[in-house]
Amino acid sequence: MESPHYDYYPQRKLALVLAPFSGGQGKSGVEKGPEYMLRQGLAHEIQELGWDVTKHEPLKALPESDEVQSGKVKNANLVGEATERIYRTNLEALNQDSFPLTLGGDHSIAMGTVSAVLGKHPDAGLLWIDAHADINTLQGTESGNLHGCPVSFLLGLNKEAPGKLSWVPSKLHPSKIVYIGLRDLDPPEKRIIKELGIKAFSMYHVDRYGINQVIEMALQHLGNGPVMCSYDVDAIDPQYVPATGTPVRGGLTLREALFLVERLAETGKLVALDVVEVNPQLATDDVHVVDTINAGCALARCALGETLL
Ligand SMILES: NC(=[NH2+])NCCC[C@H](N)C(=O)O
Ligand SMILES: [Mn+2]
Ligand SMILES: [Mn+2]
Repeated sequence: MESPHYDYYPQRKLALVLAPFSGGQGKSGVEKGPEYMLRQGLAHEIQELGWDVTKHEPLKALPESDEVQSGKVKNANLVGEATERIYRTNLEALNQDSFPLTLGGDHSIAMGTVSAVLGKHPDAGLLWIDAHADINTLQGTESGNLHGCPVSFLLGLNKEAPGKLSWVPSKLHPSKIVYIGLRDLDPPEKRIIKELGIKAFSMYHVDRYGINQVIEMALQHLGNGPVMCSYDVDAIDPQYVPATGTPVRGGLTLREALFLVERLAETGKLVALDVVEVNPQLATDDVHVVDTINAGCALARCALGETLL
């Protein structure tokens, strides 16, 4: 195993972007994710790994927004405002050669984080690790929750974005995203993935080929350029990560989950990471909180070189 090197961050600067946001779905508590992960000592742990850490809070004083209910989607203006702020903070970090580590918050925030990476690195590949594809369109969404839609916005699948969501640039090409961990897709999502020929490794593929082969195939598909990882903790089996809004049984083991980011770290090509959908309020006991927060923090540490020798 190669010792940790980050091709895009020779100075090892890291922007810790706190995104305590819950407007992309209906369950409160997911906005507490960043706070819990910080209380666990994550910032310090990352410093111990040799990173120079600066904290950013783009969602401070987010105004109560006036929602225009357009079609089925909820909180379009709020999600638009929050994601644009996250976008600006992340792009600024990237322009200062800092690795953006964004702690969610629900997965709608990836409209901001991914757009920033593609603004800086137009050739970047995106690894989306999730039980869900989050590729619902405004037409297709059943729930109206925007955390189920960020990929459709990034790909430009919605002709008219409602309200403040219109800022999202469609810079992602379907050949530049790979999914790992899928097991709960809505029927229209399956159709889109097939039609656009998007590379998707479901839990079936993880069982069939093993996690090692799956990540190799994913990396090969994305090519040799920079890679961003948007990690929804519900990709991991609820046995390890119970405190999340939309848990689905039959997920990654904790080791498989960590292995994915360890391998990404080893490539030296990782440019940004999101850790989203940690909802400490949904735990039924303290052990559930601890397990979930520990898993979220471990993902970040492993992606940042902890387990490389
Ligand atoms: N980021 C997530 N946890 N997304 C879950 C999405 C669930 C469902 N497909 C929906 O659109 O509502
Ligand atoms: Mn999910
Ligand atoms: Mn997700």
